[in-house]
Amino acid sequence: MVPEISQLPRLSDQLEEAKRKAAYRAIDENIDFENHKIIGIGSGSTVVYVAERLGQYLKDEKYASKVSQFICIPTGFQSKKLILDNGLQLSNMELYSQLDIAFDGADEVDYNLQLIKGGGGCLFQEKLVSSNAKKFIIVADYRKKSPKYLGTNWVQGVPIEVVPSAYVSVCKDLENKLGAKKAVLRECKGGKAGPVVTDNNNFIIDADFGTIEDPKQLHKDIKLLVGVIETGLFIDNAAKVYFGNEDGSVELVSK
Ligand SMILES: O=C[C@H](O)[C@H](O)[C@H](O)COP(=O)(O)O
Repeated sequence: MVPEISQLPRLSDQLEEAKRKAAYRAIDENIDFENHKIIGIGSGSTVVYVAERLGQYLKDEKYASKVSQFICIPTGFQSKKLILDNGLQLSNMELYSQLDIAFDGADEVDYNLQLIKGGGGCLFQEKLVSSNAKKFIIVADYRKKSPKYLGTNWVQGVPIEVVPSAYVSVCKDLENKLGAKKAVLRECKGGKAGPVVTDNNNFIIDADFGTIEDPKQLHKDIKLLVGVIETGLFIDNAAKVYFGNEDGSVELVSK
């Protein structure tokens, strides 16, 4: 039997509890076992619980025949592993480019459900998957909810995936042409010396624009710079956000 969320023993870590509650509820309320077939699974620490919940449905004889037919599309290496570790069927965007639904985390969500993503180094594949999903659902903890504008809670800057040889020129363009306060190449913190390399063998720049009142325009401007693959501004594609709160409740915000 799939455990009821209300019956689960609380996790000792409040943040993990918030992430788990948000992710489990998002799956319970949005998966259509009759009609969904192609499911996008994003990256990060909250999505771990999305895959875990799907794995619980897979083990339940009432849902097993349906869930074993689900085809899961990952957004990177971590997400591939989550799919496999939970016994789900793995495929890719080349074989299935139209998804019924996709679930992912976020670094910040504004009042209008625009997002910053890419804090964990995944963004191009996440955007590819989410842009091709009929429905895109975000799972996040309470720290991710912006009071209004992006750049308020997430102050590391907008993650931008770039072709490695272009990182110097893109950093300059971000500062000189687009007015970023600072644009820096993301470096590995331990484990390896040098820059973070994405699953697509690109680099990540973090560009600090302060608070962002018009993320749509900023996204467009950044995309036009030569060498930019994709920005971590996810515009107009999240349909719903599930925020796990500190008190154990879950807040749903939808468009
Ligand atoms: O690059 C990472 C992704 O965009 C993640 O979805 C995002 O950073 C949120 O991750 P987490 O759920 O760990 O906060």
